[in-house]
Amino acid sequence: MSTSHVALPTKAERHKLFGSVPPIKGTKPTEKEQMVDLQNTPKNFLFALDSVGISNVKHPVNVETSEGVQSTVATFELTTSLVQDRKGINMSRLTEQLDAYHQQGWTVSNRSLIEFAQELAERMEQTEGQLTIRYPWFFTRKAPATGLSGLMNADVMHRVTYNLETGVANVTVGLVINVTTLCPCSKEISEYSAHNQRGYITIEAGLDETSMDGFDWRAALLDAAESNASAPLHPVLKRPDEKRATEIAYENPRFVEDMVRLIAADLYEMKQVVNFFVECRNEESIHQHDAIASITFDKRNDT
Ligand SMILES: Nc1nc2c(ncn2[C@@H]2O[C@H](COP(=O)(O)OP(=O)(O)OP(=O)(O)O)[C@@H](O)[C@H]2O)c(=O)[nH]1
Repeated sequence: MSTSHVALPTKAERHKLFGSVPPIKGTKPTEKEQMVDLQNTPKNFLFALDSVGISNVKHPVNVETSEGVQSTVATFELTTSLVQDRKGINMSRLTEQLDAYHQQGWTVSNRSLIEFAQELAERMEQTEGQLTIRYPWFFTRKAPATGLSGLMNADVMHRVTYNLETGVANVTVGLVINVTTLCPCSKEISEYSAHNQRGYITIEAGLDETSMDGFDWRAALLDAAESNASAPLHPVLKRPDEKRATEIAYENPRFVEDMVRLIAADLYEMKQVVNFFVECRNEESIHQHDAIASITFDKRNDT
């Protein structure tokens, strides 16, 4: 069989064939110095804004964890407040800063995120720098009977703000983890068995400033979710493990309400946590819909 082909038009000719046209000779400036800086135009723009910036920014990061530094891919939201008399922020500086940190071999921690938020505010000449970062965190999990291990992951979140005027930093951390929940009602009323489902637990916890270092919050939040569930999930289960995991779930039936209240109790007892949000969403195995429950609690209002 012949491998020769009919000669095609050149690439430039092909592009022309499919509608590409050359650039026009424009009248507007092409040098940065001559371009209007619309964002920096001072005028009364009616309102100051809480937040403006960019979201859904995917970026590789190194994260400081108790199992060492982990490489993962994070999704960033980078924003600042905006004063009333400025039209907009210079958004290119957000990704510029992210790249600068990356080039310097930055490792993500609550401390370094506070520095990042402070620099965001400074670069934008605004009062508050804000960032949210989410990424999958991997941790080792052992099977309940054989002890065989594998990697699990939870979606971790840091939300950090830094106010240049007050010098106050706020750090909220969170995670989303899957668990098994077994229905207490089903266990109670059925001659045998009980339906169970995969529960999605979301925890967000505001941290006390003195708890930025030395508190293994990922492990603490993970434990709050899993130790209060009917059973945790496992990457590797042999038969003795499967038997044990099934029985553990039957021994610990939970409604979504139970899950949320029990996790809230654990967070209430963590001295490093100032306020929290907990949600449980069960993908019901006997319905098409999900069951949900949530709580928001601020210990500073708890008198
Ligand atoms: N403020 C604002 N910028 C936008 C919006 N949509 C796109 N842009 C961005 O406008 C940017 C232009 O960046 P700027 O940071 O203002 O550019 P610049 O003024 O040359 O940058 P500096 O030299 O840092 O002052 C591009 O990064 C676009 O992404 C928007 O809705 N608001």
